[in-house]
Amino acid sequence: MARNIHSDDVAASQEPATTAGMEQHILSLSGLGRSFGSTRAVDAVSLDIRPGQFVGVIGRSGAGKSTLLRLINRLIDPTEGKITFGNMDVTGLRGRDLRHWRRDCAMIFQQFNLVERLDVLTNVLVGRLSDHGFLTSMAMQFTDAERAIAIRALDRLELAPQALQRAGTLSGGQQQRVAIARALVQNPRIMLADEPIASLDPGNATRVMEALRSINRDDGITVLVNLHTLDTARAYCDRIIAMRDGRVFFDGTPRQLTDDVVRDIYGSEGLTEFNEAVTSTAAAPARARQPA
Ligand SMILES: Nc1ncnc2c1ncn2[C@@H]1O[C@H](COP(=O)(O)OP(=O)(O)OP(=O)(O)O)[C@@H](O)[C@H]1O
Repeated sequence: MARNIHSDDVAASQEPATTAGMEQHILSLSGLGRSFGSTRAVDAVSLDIRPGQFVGVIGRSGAGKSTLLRLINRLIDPTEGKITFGNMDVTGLRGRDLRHWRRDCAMIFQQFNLVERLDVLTNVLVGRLSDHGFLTSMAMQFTDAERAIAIRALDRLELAPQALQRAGTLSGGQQQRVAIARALVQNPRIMLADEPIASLDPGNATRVMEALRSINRDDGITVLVNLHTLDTARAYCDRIIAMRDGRVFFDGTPRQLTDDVVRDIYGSEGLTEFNEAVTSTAAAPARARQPA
């Protein structure tokens, strides 16, 4: 039986964040689906994501989490259904409008996707390229103002001292924070993170999750993050969406995600297999790490 709660208290706890000068819109998915051959990776997903929410997407491997994020970013096209952002039909965007959507809807990946031979600062500046014409993009020419923005983003992620270091020489956690800085300089409205901590140790996982939380709370940017680990989702997310076989199986608050629901999402092994205590990517909020 599906536990599609989507309760009023999720919505009530999520008043729209106000970001100066930025219009806030609801991201709506309506009957969204994507098939790969006979596989229904995402199946009839309908969701409203209010501005400023911090949403965790959980579910077994193959449940459709990555496909859902890629559909939202339009890295892949839906087989059916619609995505809207306010009045804008995202599914219909093409060319320049689509590039702008991808800028507004930044994506970070498990494997960071940095250019390892380039320095950290240049990697961050790549996030500005969608604002450039073809020639300045090819030449990687950036203004002093853009460099200042990139340095500020790195400073915020405690990486300014590494600005001129080759990206490939950084640790995994540092590289993921560079990827977040790169996403930040795009001035996104929504940040999509596809298992951003899956290959990090607990300390780095925590720093990455704290960075996402700061971006969400301080900048009012909506965050949708795919997570393999339940405790991380419980610790950081206001709303948790669980997918099963491409469908939304649960949609509610961390408090509503009871052991019974977890068992239904993951199967009988769920409580142990996906318990943070036995995973390598435990991320604990800073307050939980303070000495008593
Ligand atoms: N490009 C593709 N071609 C064929 N099948 C695909 C493709 N992308 C995803 N799938 C299939 O769609 C289903 C959902 O995959 P998806 O990667 O979205 O799941 P997931 O929940 O993100 O899994 P994981 O947690 O392992 O990353 C899976 O059965 C997968 O094999």
